[in-house]
Amino acid sequence: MAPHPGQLKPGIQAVHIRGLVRRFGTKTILDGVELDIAEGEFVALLGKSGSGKSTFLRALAGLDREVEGTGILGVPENLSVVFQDARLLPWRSVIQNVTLGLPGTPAQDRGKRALAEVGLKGREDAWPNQLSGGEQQRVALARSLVREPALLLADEPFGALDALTRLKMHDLLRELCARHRPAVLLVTHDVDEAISLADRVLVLEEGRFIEDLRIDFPTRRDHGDARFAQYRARLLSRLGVDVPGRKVPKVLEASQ
Ligand SMILES: Nc1ncnc2c1ncn2[C@@H]1O[C@H](COP(=O)(O)OP(=O)(O)OP(=O)(O)O)[C@@H](O)[C@H]1O
Repeated sequence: MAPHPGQLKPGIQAVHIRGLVRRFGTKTILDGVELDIAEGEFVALLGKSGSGKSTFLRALAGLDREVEGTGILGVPENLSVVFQDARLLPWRSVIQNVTLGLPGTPAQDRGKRALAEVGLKGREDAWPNQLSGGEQQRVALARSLVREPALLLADEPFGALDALTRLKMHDLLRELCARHRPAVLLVTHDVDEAISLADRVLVLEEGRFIEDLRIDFPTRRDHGDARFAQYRARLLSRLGVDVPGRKVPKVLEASQ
């Protein structure tokens, strides 16, 4: 019997989706999407602007009540969502933002530990407007992870950050995921970000995944390494465009 929402094969799957459809008026944005994500697996989702990435993430997050059919067969109830903007409550302190809705006194300890993990030890009593954009995103990550989610959904979480801060956030997210092992679905425009972080990279086009690429590195993921360049070339060609502002290296121009 097919599993129902919230009923997942233990120890195997975090996400189980078959035939997910979403239409807006006469436009079909998701056209029978299929996806499995294993527990602890990190999946990145690329696609042109308007291809439906956020629509897909919102459907998984349970933020879209109008998703048609029974496509979402299994998604853990214990999931967290991180958006491009940190969405902190400005009238609550950093620790209050992190622990909001968590019961009891241990919440304070858990919140403090989570803040220490994201490098914000000592900033518990600061107000959100006293933090930089990168620091606010760290708080958003702490707020998500303190709930020990089985699934972390992230919609361009680093899209508004400068390049250097973004690289630091990649290291942080990699470290946090290695420690907490949530399944992750990361929506991004950044091909290098996807290759740097994910176990698999999907490309969404015309309502379906046209690519499901397993990223496999024997050692560190070095942006300059030949394997990284091969993954980048493949994904850029599946996207059908060069990512704005990014120059395709000569070696790839030859191979495309
Ligand atoms: N509530 C809505 N009503 C009508 N159309 C919508 C709605 N939400 C999204 N759309 C349309 O669905 C399509 C997919 O939007 P979505 O935001 O999922 O794309 P995306 O891939 O995340 O884009 P981007 O990369 O630019 O953020 C777009 O054409 C958008 O205009």
